[in-house]
Amino acid sequence: MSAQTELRSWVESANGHPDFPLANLPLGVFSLDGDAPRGGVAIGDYIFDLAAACDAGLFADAALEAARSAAASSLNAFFARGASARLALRTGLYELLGEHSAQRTRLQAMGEMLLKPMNQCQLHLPARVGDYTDFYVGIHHANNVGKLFRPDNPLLPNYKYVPIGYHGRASTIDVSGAPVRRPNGQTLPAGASEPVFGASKRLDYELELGIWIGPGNARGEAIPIGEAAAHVAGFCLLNDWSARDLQAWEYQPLGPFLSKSFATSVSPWVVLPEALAPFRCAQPPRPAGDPQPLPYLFDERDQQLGALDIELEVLLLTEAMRAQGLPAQRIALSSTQNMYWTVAQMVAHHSVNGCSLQPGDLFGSGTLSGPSADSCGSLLEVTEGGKRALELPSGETRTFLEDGDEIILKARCRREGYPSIGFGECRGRVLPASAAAAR
Ligand SMILES: O=C(O)/C=C/C(=O)CC(=O)CC(=O)O
Ligand SMILES: [Ca+2]
Ligand SMILES: [Mg+2]
Repeated sequence: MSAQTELRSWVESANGHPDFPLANLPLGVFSLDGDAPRGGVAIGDYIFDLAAACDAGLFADAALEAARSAAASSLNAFFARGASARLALRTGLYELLGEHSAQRTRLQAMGEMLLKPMNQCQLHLPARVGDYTDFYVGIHHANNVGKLFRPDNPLLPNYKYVPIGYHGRASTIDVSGAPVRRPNGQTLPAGASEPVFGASKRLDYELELGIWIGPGNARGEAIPIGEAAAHVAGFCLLNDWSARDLQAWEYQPLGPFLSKSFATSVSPWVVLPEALAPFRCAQPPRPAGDPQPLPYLFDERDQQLGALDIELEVLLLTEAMRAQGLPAQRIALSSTQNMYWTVAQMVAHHSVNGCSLQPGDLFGSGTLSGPSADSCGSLLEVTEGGKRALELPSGETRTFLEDGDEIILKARCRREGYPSIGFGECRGRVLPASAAAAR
C-alpha cells in the first residue's frame, strides 16, 4: 500500500499522530460535560461523535446501520454484528475523514458538533463485560513465574498442549484512569505456619493484551479454529493487577482467586482487527520442535499469519517522581510476539467444551514478558520475586508497588511503509488499602 498519502486526513492532528492516525480509527465510549455516554472514534486529538454524525445524515446504508449500533452507550451490539459492520463503518469513516472527502467543507463547517477534543472528554468502559477470562500465553512469563512459584517444576507439562487460563471477575474491570485500591487479604508470612490478615505487601501489575469478543457462539456449539477470527471484535491493553502475597498462599490447587479479582484495568479504545492486519511478524508463534497442537487447535492459515506484532511498554510514575517533575520511567519494553498461543487458538479452546462466548466478553492474553530482564511484564519478574530492587531516577527503589504509584501501559505497531498506530494508554494509580486491614 502506498498509503502514506492516501491515508491523510483533513483532521490535521491525525496526520503523524502517534496513536490515532486515519489508519487506526479505534472505537470507544465517551461523554463530555456529564452528558450521556456514547460511541465515538479516535482521530488525532479528537473524538468523532458517531451519534452526531448519524443525526446529521453523514452515513448511508450499511455504514449507517453500523454507525448507529457503534453510537450506543456500549459497543456490545456493534461487537455482535461482526466483521461486515466494522468494514462498513471503516469505509464510511475513510470517506468522511480522508483528506479528499467529498464532504470535507460541510464537515469542517460542522466542526465542534462532530469532533470533540479528546482531552476534554471522559472515556468509559467500551462494553458491558459479561465474562472475563485471563489466559497464560506469555511463555517467558510462564517460565519466569513458574521458577519463582515452583522452582522444581516451572513449566508444567500441560503448557504446550492446553492454552491455560482462569476465569476472572467481570465486576471489577475498570477503564484506564480509575484508581486501584490495594487489597486486603490472607497471606502466609515467610517462615510462619499460619496466615495473617492485612493489606497486600506485594502489589504488582501484569502487562497484557486484552481481546474483545464479537458475535460468539451458542451454548454447545464450539467455534472451529478456522472461524475464530470472526469472533474477535478488537483489542486493548489490559493490566491484571495482582497481589503476589495473596496469590502465593491461595493459588493451589484451583488457581488465582482474590489475588486478582479486586481490579483489572483496560485501555478505553478498541483497536479493530482490520487496523491491526498489517502488523504481523513472519515468525510462527510456535517454535519448531514443539508438540503439534491437537487438531481443534491447529489451523494452517492461522499459523501462516504469524504472531501479532505489537510493541508493549510499561511505565512507572511514583509520587516522589511526580513531586520532582520527573517523567514516568519505562520499566519494560515487550511485544505480542511473546504469545505462545494465537488469539484464534484461545477462542477455539475456550469454546470447545460447548461454553458460549458472548459479545463484550473479554480475554486477557496473560502477561507478555519477553526473554530479557528489560522486557518483563510484571514486577515479580523484574525483581526476581522481590530479591532485586528496581532503581528509579528519583533515588527511590521498588520491589513491589507502593501507594501513590501509577502504572501506565502503552502499545504501538510499526511497519515499514505503513503509518504506525497506537493503543493510547491504560493507567492506574494505587490507593492505600481500606481500613478493614486494621480489624
Ligand atoms: O501460577 C503461576 O504460574 C502464575 C499464575 C499467574 O500469575 C496467573 C496469571 O494471571 C497468568 C498471566 O497473566 O500470564
Ligand atoms: Ca494475568
Ligand atoms: Mg485482575
